[in-house]
Amino acid sequence: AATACGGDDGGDSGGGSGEGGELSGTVTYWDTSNETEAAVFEAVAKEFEDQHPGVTVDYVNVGFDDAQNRFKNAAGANEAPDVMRTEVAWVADFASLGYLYPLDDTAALEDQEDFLAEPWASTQYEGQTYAVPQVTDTLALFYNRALLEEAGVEVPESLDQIREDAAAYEDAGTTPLYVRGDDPYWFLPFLYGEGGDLVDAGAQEVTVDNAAGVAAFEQMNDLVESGVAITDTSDGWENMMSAFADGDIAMMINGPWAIADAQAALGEDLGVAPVPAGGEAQGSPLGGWNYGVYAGTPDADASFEFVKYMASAETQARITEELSLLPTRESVYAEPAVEGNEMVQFFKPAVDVAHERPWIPQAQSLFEPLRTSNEAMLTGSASPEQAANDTGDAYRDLLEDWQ
Ligand SMILES: C[C@H]1O[C@H](O[C@H]2[C@H](O)[C@@H](O)[C@@H](O[C@H]3[C@H](O)[C@@H](O)[C@@H](O[C@H]4[C@H](O)[C@@H](O)[C@@H](O)O[C@@H]4CO)O[C@@H]3CO)O[C@@H]2CO)[C@H](O)[C@H](O)[C@@H]1N[C@H]1C[C@@H](CO)[C@H](O)[C@@H](O)[C@@H]1O
Repeated sequence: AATACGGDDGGDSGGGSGEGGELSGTVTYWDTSNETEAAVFEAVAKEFEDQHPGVTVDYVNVGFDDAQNRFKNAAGANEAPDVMRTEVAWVADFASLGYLYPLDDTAALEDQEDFLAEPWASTQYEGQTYAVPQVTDTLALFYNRALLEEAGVEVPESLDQIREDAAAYEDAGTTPLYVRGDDPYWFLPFLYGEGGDLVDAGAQEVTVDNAAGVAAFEQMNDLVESGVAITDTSDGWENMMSAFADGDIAMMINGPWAIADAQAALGEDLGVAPVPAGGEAQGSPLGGWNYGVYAGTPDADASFEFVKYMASAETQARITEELSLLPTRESVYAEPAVEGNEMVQFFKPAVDVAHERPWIPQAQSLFEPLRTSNEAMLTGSASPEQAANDTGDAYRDLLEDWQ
């Protein structure tokens, strides 16, 4: 939590700008980024102190998995961090609970028309702005050029193409694909590949267990049962990244947050391509992160200026240069260093056509039932159809006011 500044010298009781407009106070920032990203985000965050000597930035790295609940628990006890790295689906959730500061007309929002439409849409709730976009992302196919050449196969554009080439991969002693079974985000390309979706928010209808949804569960299950893909129902991130780095698998589905580690492991052998199409279509989900300010931050001015600095075009360009993460400001894509980044040049068009999502408070709660049904199917305790139906039933319970 932020501590008041001034106090003993009769200065202003809380943070904020003093007489000369200089900032004071402490900005505690909770960041969920992974180890490789954190080194850059921490350095950038701490440099804010160079510009504002009266401000202390307290950078805290918190794991992705329980960050959403940790923030809500802390906010409920009025001990939340001043600034929170907020996943795109958490904004409506946190805002609906009153935990985020409405940022319209504050210093946190600068050149807001420069933000990409979809990331900006994730910061809106009931007509107000509750976060500022940081990075945007989608999933893509990461492949090992050397292993595909050894097998004598092309980069697959469809799941069927991987199946058709299965013998070639096997002859080369390579497992084609890693499929994450422990993170429901990775199910979405299969769902979109069958022309399905979790829900139809416009029609307020649950669709995850319709024919397309069942086909998606069957696609995922068949890839694993046929040996074309390997999976895990826990520790998927570590297992996938090490299998890809060690050349145990030729391909994985992943996002920009994996580029730095994948490039370090494969160098020039790393290639990226759209996620393979399913039986009906091709598609990948939209993800990403924003900066949220805790509604009860005592150092509001310092928090607003910190968010403005972190979300600025200059900071976004630096983060992209160091990590190949995707900016959320249109202007940053015109920076020469960003234009020359081949990963960004691949991912930007992929993000532009990524599947839009319903930015509703319940959106974030649709993933946990999917995680449990994916796990039940992949461990053999549920058929694909049963897994689809169980997910649909869980959604109808969550979205009872939709009936
Ligand atoms: C189950 C969870 O479902 C949803 O999450 C969706 C999410 O909405 C989707 O957008 C997508 O997120 C992408 C993300 O966009 C993409 O950027 C990337 O993030 C990278 C970073 O880039 C990288 O820097 C680094 O940080 O690492 C990050 C992680 O890789 O990949 C993310 C996907 O991993 O997919 C998520 C689903 O996974 C809920 O929101 C909850 O999180 C929920 N978990 C809670 C559920 C509670 C019970 O209700 C349980 O009690 C609690 O303990 C659990 O916490």
